[in-house]
Amino acid sequence: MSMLKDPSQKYRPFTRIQIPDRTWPDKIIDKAPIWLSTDLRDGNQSLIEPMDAEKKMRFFKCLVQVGLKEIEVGFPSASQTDFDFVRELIEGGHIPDDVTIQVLTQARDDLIERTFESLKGAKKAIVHYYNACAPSFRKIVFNQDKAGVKAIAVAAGSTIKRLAAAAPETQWGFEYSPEVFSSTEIDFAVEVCNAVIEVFQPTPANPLILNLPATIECATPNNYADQIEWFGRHVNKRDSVLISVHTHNDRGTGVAASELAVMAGADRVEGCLFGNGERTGNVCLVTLALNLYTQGVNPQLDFSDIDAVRKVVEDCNQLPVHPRHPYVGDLVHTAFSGSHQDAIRKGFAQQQEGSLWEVPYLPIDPADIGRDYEAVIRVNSQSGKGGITFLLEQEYGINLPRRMQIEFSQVVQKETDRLGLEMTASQIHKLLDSEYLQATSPYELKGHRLEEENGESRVDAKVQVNGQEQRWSGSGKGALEALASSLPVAVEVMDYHEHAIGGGANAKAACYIEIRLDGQRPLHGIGIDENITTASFRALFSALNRAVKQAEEKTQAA
Ligand SMILES: CC(=O)SCCNC(=O)CCNC(=O)[C@H](O)C(C)(C)COP(=O)(O)OP(=O)(O)OC[C@H]1O[C@@H](n2cnc3c(N)ncnc32)[C@H](O)[C@@H]1OP(=O)(O)O
Ligand SMILES: CC(C)C(=O)C(=O)O
Repeated sequence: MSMLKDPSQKYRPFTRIQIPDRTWPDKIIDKAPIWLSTDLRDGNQSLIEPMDAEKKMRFFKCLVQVGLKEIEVGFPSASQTDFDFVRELIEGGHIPDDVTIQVLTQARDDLIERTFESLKGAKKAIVHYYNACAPSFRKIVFNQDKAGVKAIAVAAGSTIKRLAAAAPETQWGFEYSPEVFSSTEIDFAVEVCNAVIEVFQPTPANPLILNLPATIECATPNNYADQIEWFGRHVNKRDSVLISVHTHNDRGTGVAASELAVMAGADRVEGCLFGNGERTGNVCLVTLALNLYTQGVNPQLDFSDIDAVRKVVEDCNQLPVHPRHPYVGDLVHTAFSGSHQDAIRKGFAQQQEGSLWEVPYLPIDPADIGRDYEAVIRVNSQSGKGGITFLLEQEYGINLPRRMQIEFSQVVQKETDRLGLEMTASQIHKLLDSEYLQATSPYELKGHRLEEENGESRVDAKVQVNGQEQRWSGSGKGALEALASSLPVAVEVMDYHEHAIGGGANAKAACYIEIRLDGQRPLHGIGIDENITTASFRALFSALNRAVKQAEEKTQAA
């Protein structure tokens, strides 16, 4: 068994729609469509273990919380679980006034009757029915010609209309799906839908939903958009019809197909949270909504706590959400690579509160969907100084000066290469600590006395050298110069920075110094202390000890 050299022997290309004056490519989506969640129906029917009543209820409440106003809650004629769930929703008063439940049925009278039984007493409900219209389904599933398949749709529509009329206490809505619309001859799809329109006699105030599913995605999304535009131009009573789209993701373009379909005139979009659904899934409603949001359009759905929504969905579906899933995956706001991290860090530094979002590589501010910035930058062997610096700034308030960032990133790089693993902010901080703050050998500053007179500073330092205490004294224009002059080796101070860490009574000073010893490569030291002079002295000792160690290593290597 292997792939064919000539797949055209087995597979045929999709049929193109002739619509040269198509208008959808120039359209912009500037408002949210009507959303329908089919998590509890299409999503549920595709699970290894369909949801029980408790899971369905938990999921339903989550959908309501997110802001869904139309929710397909099941296929009540299919199973007792679904039937009972619909009853519980209605009898238990779980449906908010602004939410409409929808249920699905095949176009078969016995199933339709059972469906209406399940809906008894509902304030509002949409009855959704379907039959496949595509040529292969006509031939393979129904063994019917076009007229036969159209007759199924009309007959079932008439039964639905009759049963609805017998239950006037419910405000009814109706939806018809020519299943596999995506592969149906477009003029025949319109013909069947027009026949269904004749049955329901919709009005602008009481429109019929015609759902045009890409039951199996079999073409590029532009072709689907062409189908939707063509359909919208040719269907009767367009002002009394809501065109709904229901895309699956077999070719991986379900999101694109839905978006282009909305540009082509669709009023309503059906899908599932995080793309659950038959085979490769239904289109992901979260992605569609947040795609709108990041264009500045209010999606009318609220994912302010996207991880809480994900948890419900994962628990109920018993399926994990992929770490690369748009907007929600664990890794989608994370940069490991150096150039991305550098740009993100600069972006955060320049991003002004209240201004347009412009942080590179982050299409959405993670904070808007309840994510913190902790995971935005993670460090491994692909990372550079930007990421390391970002983590130290964010987590520890440590702002390394630029040349020190370069120096320390090499230390981190060596460690990530050695470990072959990611390093967390805390591991990086520990490395900084051991490399710089614990650089107390051979010279450890134990204490100092500083006097200042007539612009001249004088330092007496108590220093531990190889276990022995020594006194070093020096003077200069400032405290640091005075201490430098007391050292047993000549050092050249190349650069110096300081800043506060934290505020109030707990504030500390962080000092960074760069020195050169006897013409060697310049090296940095850090000191952190409540007292700024002590911090600067510690920084000098940290640099000195590192420089001495470097000189020793050089001598040994020679
Ligand atoms: C694309 C979609 O997702 S469509 C939704 C699919 N979802 C589901 O099917 C989940 C729930 N379904 C079920 O539990 C079952 O299918 C039931 C209970 C509804 C019906 O079960 P059964 O009566 O055993 O029928 P089954 O599902 O095997 O359907 C086959 C029969 O229905 C006919 N049929 C299939 N779909 C439809 C339809 N939409 N309208 C009318 N008849 C249909 C078939 O032609 C076939 O008829 P035949 O027996 O005369 O050849
Ligand atoms: C019932 C219909 C809308 C469906 O689920 C599909 O075609 O995918």
